[in-house]
Amino acid sequence: MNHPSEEQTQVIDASVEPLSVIACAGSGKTFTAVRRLANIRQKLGNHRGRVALLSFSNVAVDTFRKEYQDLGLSSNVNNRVDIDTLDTFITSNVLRPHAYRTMGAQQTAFLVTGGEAFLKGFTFQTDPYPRAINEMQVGIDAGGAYFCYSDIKSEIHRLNTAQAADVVHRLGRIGAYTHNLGRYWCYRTLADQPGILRALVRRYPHILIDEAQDIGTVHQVIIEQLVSAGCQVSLIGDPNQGIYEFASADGAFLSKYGQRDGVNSLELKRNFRSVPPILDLANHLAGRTDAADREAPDTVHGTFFVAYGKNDSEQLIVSFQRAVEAAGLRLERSAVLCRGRKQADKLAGNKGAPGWGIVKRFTQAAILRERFKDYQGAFRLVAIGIVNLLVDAPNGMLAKLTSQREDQALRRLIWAFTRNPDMGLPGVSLNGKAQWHPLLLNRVKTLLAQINKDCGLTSVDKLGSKLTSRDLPDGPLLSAADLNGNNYRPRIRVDTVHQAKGESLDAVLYLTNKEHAESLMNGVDTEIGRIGYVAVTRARNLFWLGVPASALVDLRPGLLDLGFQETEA
Ligand SMILES: Nc1ncnc2c1ncn2[C@@H]1O[C@H](COP(=O)(O)OP(=O)(O)OP(=O)(O)O)[C@@H](O)[C@H]1O
Repeated sequence: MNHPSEEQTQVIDASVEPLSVIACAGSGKTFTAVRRLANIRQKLGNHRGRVALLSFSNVAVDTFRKEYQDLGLSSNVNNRVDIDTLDTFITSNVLRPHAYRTMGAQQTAFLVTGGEAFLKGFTFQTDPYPRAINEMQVGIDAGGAYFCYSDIKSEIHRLNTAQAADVVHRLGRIGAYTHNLGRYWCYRTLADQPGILRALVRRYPHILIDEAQDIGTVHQVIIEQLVSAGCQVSLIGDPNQGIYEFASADGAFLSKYGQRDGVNSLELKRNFRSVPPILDLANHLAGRTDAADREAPDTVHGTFFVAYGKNDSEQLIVSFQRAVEAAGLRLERSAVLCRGRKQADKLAGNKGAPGWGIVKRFTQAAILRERFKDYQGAFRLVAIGIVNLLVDAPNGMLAKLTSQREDQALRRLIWAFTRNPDMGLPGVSLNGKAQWHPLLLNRVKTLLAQINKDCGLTSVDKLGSKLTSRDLPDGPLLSAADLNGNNYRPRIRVDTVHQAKGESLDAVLYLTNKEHAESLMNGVDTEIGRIGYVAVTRARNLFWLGVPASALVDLRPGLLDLGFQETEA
């Protein structure tokens, strides 16, 4: 059992007041935040109010809950805490019970995820084609709320506010909101119904927010509403890890919070994760002087750069895997990280699935199930396919199905179909057009009949035209070589930096192009620089930076200056 360090103790034991905690990477934010949560709740004694610890990802929430449980606090007082994502918190406290009045709806507000058929009437116009409502994002600036979307290059385009608001409010009148619009409706509800805001603050007199560098502009306004109504808000996070600029989160809110009157400003500056050479690099990039808790091990460790040619990334990954094992590190606790999802998918061997329309969802699901054993992902895709084949799917059904709430009977039927290649979703080694497609058609019909019997839901007419064989291959859906795939599928996880945020990894290979490498070397002032910083600070023992061979001559001197050693693939 770890003991809190002196600086962690200062945070945990601070009096009940708003805190700003700027914490370096690997400084034990989880450890500290759950103990702070328990401590505040203890100090509130018999006060009826609850204390919330909120973060941004479900993974973070699960980790917090487990760590809180492990504290073994069993008194009633300690049960008056909530650990959730910020979005779940606003959904259960504001959106579901109260937002419908502000939205002008007749029924409880419900989340839509984008696959629902009725959303076809709620697109928004962009150049050159209309986009689905779940692509619409919301921000708030001095001029109030604005609506925007990001294109394939992650560039943000603002929409005409009146036109966008018209679609949002039309959708609102039937009670529906997307993830992004939920935050907008929460802010509007708290502004329109001050009694709800006051009640919320009575219920939650103190709220702690972790990963506070990820607070975007709409969340920020909601937090300001809570603060102005008397809620004590504490923020904990690392501004150098603000990598959601596209969602208007750049860490500035956290950086400035400690300067407010009445906010106690503290820091965590001891890194428990990384060996000294990796921390030296991180310190250099961020202009910090954090202290390493770990000592250098006897095995190979530290920061290395390696050049790779355009077509050599697979070879580089193989070399990295070898280096990880040679250093006595765990391959399953290490990763190759890239900037973009497309590149990560390509290197991980995830090719596009064949098929068209709803059928493509089913082929994708079959591939996820058989090639990657990703049953959860396969279930979600099958659920989208099935919901789109129902005429009277109730609003919000897809979100309920995928978030594991309610609709138990339907969930069970879809799970059984997803899991079973013999009776349900056919297997990917079958011939796409000749075998897989007729089987799919028959079995989906059987499933829909069962859904009608058990759940009273009716399916669409002309199933054949919804489930066409267009774009399916004449050969196997996926070839045997693809399925067995060790020859092309790396043994190590390949993922994006965004996905690995918050994790500790034994070894990291960060694959860059020239711009990404240069941004990393230039520090944390740009978002690409901060993405590099997050990649570096995930690594416990070994960090490899993959740089394009064509840029090696330009990059080498700077990398050597930063303490990197050169190695070869
Ligand atoms: N007081 C302590 N003594 C020893 N180890 C600790 C202590 N506090 C935390 N740790 C360990 O430090 C490691 C890093 O902690 P954690 O993952 O919470 O970091 P973090 O602050 O969230 O980092 P990041 O922001 O980079 O994701 C964990 O392995 C944790 O067990």
